[in-house]
Amino acid sequence: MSERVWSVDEHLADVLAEARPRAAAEVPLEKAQGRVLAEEVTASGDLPPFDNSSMDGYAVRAADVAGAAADAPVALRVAGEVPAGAGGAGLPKVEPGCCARIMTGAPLPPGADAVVPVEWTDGGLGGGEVAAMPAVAGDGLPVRVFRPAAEGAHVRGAGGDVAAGQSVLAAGAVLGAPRLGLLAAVGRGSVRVVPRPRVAVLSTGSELVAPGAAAELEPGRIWDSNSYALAAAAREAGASVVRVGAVPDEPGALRAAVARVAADADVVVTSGGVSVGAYDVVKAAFEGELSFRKVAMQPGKPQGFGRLGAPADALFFGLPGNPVSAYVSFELFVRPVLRKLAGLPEGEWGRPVVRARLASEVGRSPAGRRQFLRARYEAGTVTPVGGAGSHLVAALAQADALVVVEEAATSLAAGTEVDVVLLG
Ligand SMILES: Nc1nc2c(c(=O)[nH]1)N[C@H]1C(S)=C(S)[C@@H](COP(=O)(O)OP(=O)(O)OC[C@H]3O[C@@H](n4cnc5c(N)ncnc54)[C@H](O)[C@@H]3O)O[C@H]1N2
Ligand code: MOO
Repeated sequence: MSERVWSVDEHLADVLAEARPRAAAEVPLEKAQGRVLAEEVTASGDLPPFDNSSMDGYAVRAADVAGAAADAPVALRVAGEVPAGAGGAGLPKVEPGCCARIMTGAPLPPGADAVVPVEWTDGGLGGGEVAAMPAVAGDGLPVRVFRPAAEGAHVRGAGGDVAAGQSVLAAGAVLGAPRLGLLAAVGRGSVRVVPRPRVAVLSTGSELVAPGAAAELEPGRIWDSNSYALAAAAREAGASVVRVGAVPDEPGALRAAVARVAADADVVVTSGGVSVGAYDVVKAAFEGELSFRKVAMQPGKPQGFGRLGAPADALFFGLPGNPVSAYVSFELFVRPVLRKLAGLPEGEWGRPVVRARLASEVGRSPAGRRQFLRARYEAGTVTPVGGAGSHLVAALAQADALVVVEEAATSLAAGTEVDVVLLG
C-alpha cells in the first residue's frame, strides 16, 4: 500500500480548520495599528464638534458684505478676535456692521454666519488686499472687505463630517493610519481589537551556527538562516515574534526549548528535522503527538503540524529545513493561519494570485506535485529566477513571486499562462 499524500489544498484546509481568531482585547490606540477592530465604533459627539472657520480671516454677517466689491469695499468694525481653542463666553459677539478676526479651526462667534478670507480684505491696514493676517489686531481701524461671502462660506458646520451617534467603523475594519486618526478624532483613546498572533520561531539542526557567533564556519557547519527568514516573514504577516536560535538535534533539548516558548505563543514554527533521516529531531520529539505528512508540492514535501498539548495549546508547524522549502511552506500554510488568527477576513489570508505569461520555459516539474518556482513578476509577465533547488537562497532573495506549476504539468512552454503568487 502506498503512503498517503495530501494535496496543498487539503493540507491548507486542515491547518486553517485548527486556527481560531484570538480573543478580543482593549488596547491603547498606539497598539492598535494593523489590528482588526472587534467592536463597532460610534461617535459620541459631532465632528467637527462646533461650526468653525476653514480660513484665517474675518467672521462676518453675510448680509453685511453682500454688496462688497473691489471698488466698493464694505468697512466693518472689529469686535474682537477668535483664536483656535477659544470658546464659550470668551467669544466676541458679531453685531450688524461688525466682524471678528478668526483663525482656521476657531469657532464661529455668535452673530456671524460666514467667513471672509483675510486675502479679500485690507487686514485693517487701510490699503488694498493683503496677503496674510497682520500680526496685531490693528489700531482700531475698520476692516475693509472687497468681496462678498455667502451665508456659510468658509464655515465647516458642526457634525458635517460625522454626526453624534453615527457609526464610524464596523467590527472587522483593519486599522490603518486614516482609521486610527478617525478613532482619535472621535475621542477614543483605546479600542477593542483582535491582538497580534504571537509566534515563536526555532531552527533545528546540530550543524547550525548563529550568524555572527563565530568568525568562520568549522567544517560541516552552516549559518542558521531559517530562523531569521521565518521570524521576518511572521512579522510581515502581522505577528509578534520571539526568535529562538538553533536547537541541536536532540529530542529532549527540542522539547524543552519548545515548552519554554509555547506557553506565550499562539503558533510555534520550527524548521528542519521532519523528513526521513536518522536524526530528524522534530519527528523524533513529537511523533505520535503531531502529524507528519507528505504534501504533494515542491518544495515543501515533508510537513509537520498539530496542536501542542496543554498547558501551551499552541499550533505547531514543523516546516522542512531546506531554506526555500521552509519559506514557501510558511507562505502557503503559516501565513494564512496567522492572518486568520489576527481576525482578518478570508479574502485576506493568502497572498494575491494573478494570471501571467511565462517569459521563459519551465524545464522540469515533478508529476503529481504542485511546484512553486521563484520568479520575478512585472506587468502580466513572470520570469523564473534560479532553479527549482530548495537550497537556492540567493535566487529566493531575487524573487517577488512564485510561479505555480500545476500537479499535472511536467514542463511548460514560454508564453504559457500560469497562476502567480505575489509575495509583495
Ligand atoms: N530520503 C529522503 N531524503 C529526503 C527527502 C525524502 O523524501 N527522502 N525529502 C527531502 C526534502 S523534499 C526536504 S525539503 C528535506 C527536508 O528535510 P528536513 O526537514 O528534515 O530538514 P533537514 O534535514 O534538517 O535540513 C535540510 C537542509 O536544510 C538545511 N537547513 C536546515 N535548517 C536550516 C537553517 N535553519 N538555516 C539554513 N539551512 C538549514 C540543512 O542543513 C539541510 O541542508 O529532506 C530531503 N531529504
Ligand atoms: O520538497 Mo523539499 O521541501 O523541497 O526539497
